[in-house]
Amino acid sequence: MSPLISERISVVGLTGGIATGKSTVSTLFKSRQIPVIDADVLAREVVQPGAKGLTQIVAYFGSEVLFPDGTLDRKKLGAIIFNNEVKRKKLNSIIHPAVSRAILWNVFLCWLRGEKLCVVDVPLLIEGGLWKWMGKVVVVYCSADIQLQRLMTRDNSSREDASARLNSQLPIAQKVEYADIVLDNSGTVQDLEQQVRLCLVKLERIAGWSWRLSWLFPPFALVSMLWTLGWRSVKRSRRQSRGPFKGI
Ligand SMILES: CC(C)(COP(=O)(O)OP(=O)(O)OC[C@H]1O[C@@H](n2cnc3c(N)ncnc32)[C@H](O)[C@@H]1O)[C@@H](O)C(=O)NCCC(=O)NCCS
Ligand SMILES: Nc1ncnc2c1ncn2[C@@H]1O[C@H](COP(=O)(O)OP(=O)(O)OP(=O)(O)O)[C@@H](O)[C@H]1O
Repeated sequence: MSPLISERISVVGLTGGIATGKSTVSTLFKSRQIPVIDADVLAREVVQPGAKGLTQIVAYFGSEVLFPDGTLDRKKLGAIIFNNEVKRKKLNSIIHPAVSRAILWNVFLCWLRGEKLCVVDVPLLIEGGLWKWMGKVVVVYCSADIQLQRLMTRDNSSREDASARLNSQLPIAQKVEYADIVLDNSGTVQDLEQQVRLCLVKLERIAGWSWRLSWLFPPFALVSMLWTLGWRSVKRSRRQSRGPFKGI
């Protein structure tokens, strides 16, 4: 993502572990008229019939991952990649570049519309390195036990299947290390809503002044971008020297 764009519009990366509540938070943001770009939706678009992504998937995984009508059998492909790291990496290498391009395009459209703030909901924001290009990173957290329980309930899946999905991502406790803001979704949806409200006040305050300055004085965008990237690399090296995360 272009840092210049991300400094002229405040781009907020929203992430978390699988089933920690990103979509629930996205819905709350949208209900407050904040534009949300959803990487899961974009990842579905790049594997529609006729898309290059689907052709590449069939070339590697074979036509057995297709339904007879030529659409992707997501359940079948999921069963393969969540139990095989090499194949998961291959699928990621097919889909992620196309998704990153689509995210950039959608951020650009938000910028053209003059939005002050846009939220990019990416489950693998930390794993894929996109977090470095975000103005702020918001991580939706809940304990690994609650996460597993909610995942099994939502997808009606076995403990084994749910654990396989969960284990194919960085543990949520480690993702929290990258957060500027943590939303703790261990309680009720009402508790979460209250946190989202406060989070938005904070984000809009930050976006307010940097947005005006960037438009009035373009070099500010460049200085601000360099500052963000520099500060992130300092934060990252501090995290690495601190060792594993112990709790929020
Ligand atoms: C394997 C696929 C077909 C399974 O589809 P399915 O409909 O069952 O799941 P869905 O796409 O709704 O994803 C649900 C959640 O699984 C997790 N997840 C999906 N892909 C991955 C992955 N490659 N690695 C780790 N976790 C993943 C995310 O938390 C996501 O929110 C699909 O997830 C996929 O195409 N994944 C690769 C693309 C990807 O990485 N998407 C995540 C955002 S870019
Ligand atoms: N505070 C809460 N209390 C109880 N259930 C919740 C809470 N927050 C979310 N859920 C439920 O947990 C499940 C996972 O939430 P959600 O779909 O928002 O997670 P997600 O992080 O977007 O998942 P994914 O990574 O698969 O996209 C859903 O069934 C949702 O309704």
